[in-house]
Amino acid sequence: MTRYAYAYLGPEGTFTQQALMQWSPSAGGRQVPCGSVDAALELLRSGEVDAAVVPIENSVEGGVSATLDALASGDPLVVVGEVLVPITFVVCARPGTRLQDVSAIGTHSHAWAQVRGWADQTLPRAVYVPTLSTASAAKDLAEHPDDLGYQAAVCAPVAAERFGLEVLAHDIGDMTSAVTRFVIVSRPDWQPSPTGKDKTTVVLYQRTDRAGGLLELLEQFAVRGINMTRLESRPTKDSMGSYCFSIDFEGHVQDERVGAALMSLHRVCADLRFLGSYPAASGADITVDPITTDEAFLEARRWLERLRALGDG
Ligand SMILES: O=C(O)C(=O)Cc1ccccc1
Repeated sequence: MTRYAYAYLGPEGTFTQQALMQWSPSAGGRQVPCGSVDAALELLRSGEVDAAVVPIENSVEGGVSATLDALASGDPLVVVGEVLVPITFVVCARPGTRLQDVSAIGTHSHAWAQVRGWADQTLPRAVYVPTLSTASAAKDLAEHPDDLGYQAAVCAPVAAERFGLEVLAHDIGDMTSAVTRFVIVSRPDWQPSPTGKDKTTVVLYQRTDRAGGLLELLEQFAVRGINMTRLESRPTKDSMGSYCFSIDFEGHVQDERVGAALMSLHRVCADLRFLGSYPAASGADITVDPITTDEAFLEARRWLERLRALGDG
């Protein structure tokens, strides 16, 4: 059996590793921990791994810019799957540390955004120290505490256990139902087949010479009954005020209505980057308006072909 190699935002004990284990349980793949999202995607682009797992969006803090930007530029990559992971945070420290001794806390910026309320209430004077991931905050605390500017880490319970740290408080997230969405990314040499419950991700660059440009982009989805599930603007980094739109919507590139929308967007946009069609993690049914089903599109095409054939006769 081929053993896939997966790069992920490490080290061991990150939420991203939990997502990878949810995607590929048991020993189905070799896991390659990376220090950053960029490093994981670089290993994928260079062919050293077959896929990468990275966080893309969470229910409290929104999109993960590092991932959105890394996918929008560089050699093309595609999303082939997604996983939703419920997030529970602990605050932990080296054995013997008391909560009242903590004057600085290390963690990933998305984790900090989700425990800020708890920190303001419990340790209002504690300073935040950003780290590359939640588990790297825990690992560094366990391995070389004197070089760090913090005495406690916010991470997953498994990371505290993995690095022998003592949990000072459990379940410190401000929102109990927090969920993070992770994507499985591949080189664009294959594509998952349509399941009828799929999502597609694109990055759109609007033409700057047209008034109502954003409306024109959104219309392409609306008139074909395509439901958008995420829309974010990101700076293109070219110049001040220049933005692109990172969009997820329901449907697969093989669906007629999605194909028609993508063809129109290709005409209307200055540029369009296709980032993959993949099964939606929710597995929820997608409602398709009877006038935008595959059959409705194919019937319309047959009708047009009959009209054109009259002209040939
Ligand atoms: O740092 C981690 O553990 C990650 O996987 C990134 C992250 C951080 C906070 C919430 C969800 C994912």
